[in-house]
Order: sequence, then C-alpha cells, then structure tokens
Amino acid sequence: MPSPDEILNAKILVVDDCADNVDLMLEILREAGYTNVTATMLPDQVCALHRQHNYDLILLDLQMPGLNGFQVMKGLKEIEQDGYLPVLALTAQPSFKIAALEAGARDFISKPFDLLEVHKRIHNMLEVRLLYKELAQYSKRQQELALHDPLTNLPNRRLLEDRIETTVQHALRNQRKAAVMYLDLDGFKGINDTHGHAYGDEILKLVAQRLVGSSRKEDTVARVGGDEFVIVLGDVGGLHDAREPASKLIEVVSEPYQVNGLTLRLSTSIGIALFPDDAGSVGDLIHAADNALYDAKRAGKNRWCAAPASTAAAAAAAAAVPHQLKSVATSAA
Ligand SMILES: Nc1nc2c(ncn2[C@@H]2O[C@H](COP(=O)(O)OP(=O)(O)OP(=O)(O)O)[C@@H](O)[C@H]2O)c(=O)[nH]1
Repeated sequence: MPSPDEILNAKILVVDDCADNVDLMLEILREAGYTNVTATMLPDQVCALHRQHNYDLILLDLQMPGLNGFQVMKGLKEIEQDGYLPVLALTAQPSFKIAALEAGARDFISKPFDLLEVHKRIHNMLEVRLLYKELAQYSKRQQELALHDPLTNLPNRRLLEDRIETTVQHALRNQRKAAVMYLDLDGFKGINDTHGHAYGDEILKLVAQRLVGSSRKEDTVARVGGDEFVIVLGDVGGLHDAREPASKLIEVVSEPYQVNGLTLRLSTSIGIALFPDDAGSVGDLIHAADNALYDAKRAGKNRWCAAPASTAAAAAAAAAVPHQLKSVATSAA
C-alpha cells in the first residue's frame, strides 16, 4: 500500500479554463498537504504535459472552450494504452458524470466543491493509482527475474532462446548468418573444490562481466548452466566473423582473477555453430554448438572448435582463396 507521504508527494495536474477554479483547487490541495501540484488553463497542452511528467492524477474540467474534457481524455487514452487513466473529472453538469466515467475518467467531483468529497475522492484515487504503479513495477521485476540468472544477472536459457530466434529471423531477412558460441570453463570444479562454492561464485560473476565487456552491445551473453555461457552473434558472414570474437573471449577469460587476495588463472573452451550452415532451429543450433564444445574439450581444452558444416563451408571458401585461411576448424589459444 502506498504510504501517506507517497500520496502527498504524488504528481497532480489541475486542468481548468477558469483561473478562479484553478486557484481554488490549488488552495484546497495545498491545504491538504499535497506538494507536487501544477496547473494549466490550456487543455490542448494536457497530453504533452502528461507524456513529459506522467501524472498520478489529472483533475480535469469537462467544459472548456476549444478542447473539452472528453476530447482531452481521448488523447490521454492513447498515451495510457494498456494502463490506468488517472483522470478525475470536475463537472457542474449532473448529466456529464456518467458520460465522464464512460469516457475513461476513474471518478468525478461535482461543482460547486464539497470539501470533504474532494479530499476523499482525490485521496482514494491516488491510493489506487500508486498501488497500480507498484503492481506494474513488481510485475516487471518478476518478469526480469524469470528471464535472468540471479548470480550474474545475465539472460538465462529462456531469454537466450528468444534472442537466438530473433537473431535468426534477422539473419534470414538480411540474408546473413548468425553464430552461437557455447562456452564452458575448464577445470571449474577444481576451483569450487579448492576454494569453496562462494569463491567459485565470485569467479563466475567476473567471467560474466568479462564476457559482456568483450562482446558487442547487440550480442547476447547468457548463462545457461553452472560454468556454461552462450554468446550469440548476429550479422555474421561466415565462420571468419566468429573466429576472432571466440579467440578474444578465450583470451579475456584467461586473464588472471584477483579474488579474496588470491590470484587465479582459468581457461575456457568454446563450441561454435552457425545458422543456417549447422542448424536451422534454435534448439538444434544450441545442440550443434554444444557438440562442437565437446570437440574442443576432447582436443585439449582452452580452444574453440566449430561445428562440421560451418567448418566445411569455411574450408571451401579457404580452398577458393588458399592464402587467406589456413586453419579453419579449430584454434588452440
Ligand atoms: N560456484 C558455483 N559452482 C557451480 C554453480 N553451478 C554449478 N557449479 C559447479 O560447476 C562445476 C561444473 O562442472 P564441470 O564443468 O563438469 O567441471 P569442470 O571442472 O569445469 O570440467 P571441464 O569442463 O571438463 O573442464 C561443478 O562442480 C558444479 O558443482 C554455481 O552457481 N556456483
């Protein structure tokens, strides 16, 4: 529930074409302790003001020359499309009350003002509005949590799969390729066993930061398991565009780590799969990259390996221009 202070600090806009009415409402709100109140006598400014300030409450006169309150509400509805229209209509016309509610106002206040009614309706409406905002924020946080790994704050497997799908669709539209790099730290179990799980957690967080730091903004870096990460690259022309990023990732992971006064070194292995060469679906791409990772582990770790079809495509390209590409399938760091 919003606190009394939060209610008194809520952002309120008074809209009335009559200066006396504006002054009266400002006085009522000031006396009630509201601290964040502004007013306008220009109804055609309301939407722009709301876009800028995102008011918690708009006290809106219905009868105004030029744009009336109903027209203003129509504009506000476009701003608050899936939300809550924070309008409290002010009207001297009994017949306008229901029309105002039907037009989207949450409540109304009759003119001339009955002070007790004004206070109660404004308070109640702000309480609901702020509660609505709290709920919206809570739900956003929950969604974030459902899509991110709590230790590193990186996207989790669920979000990763969405990102791969988007990247693949983008590649299809632009007749480009996409690369999925499956990364698994080498000998991480030994770090946990020697220094403890909490120490291992610190290393994982540092690794995550380094992976993000050495990737492009548009790439996705996700954590998909204990010491397993996946990096997705879009706008790729072939294996040649993934080789350098993979080598760079191997290099940054191998920089020394300083945790709790201890200096530690670590390496990583990476499997690379390309869309569409190695697989056409999200699941198959991850699987192909995972298989290539297995090859890299078997070949001695601390290196990257590419899946067969992208390797063959790169080899064919290298054969066409032999001096450009010598070793296309694997790279030992
Ligand atoms: N600290 C920490 N450890 C984790 C977490 N999740 C999984 N692990 C541990 O990470 C280790 C991963 O095991 P492996 O990848 O099989 O071990 P490895 O020593 O890296 O083996 P190779 O990949 O073959 O080099 C296991 O010891 C898990 O217990 C976590 O959230 N925090």
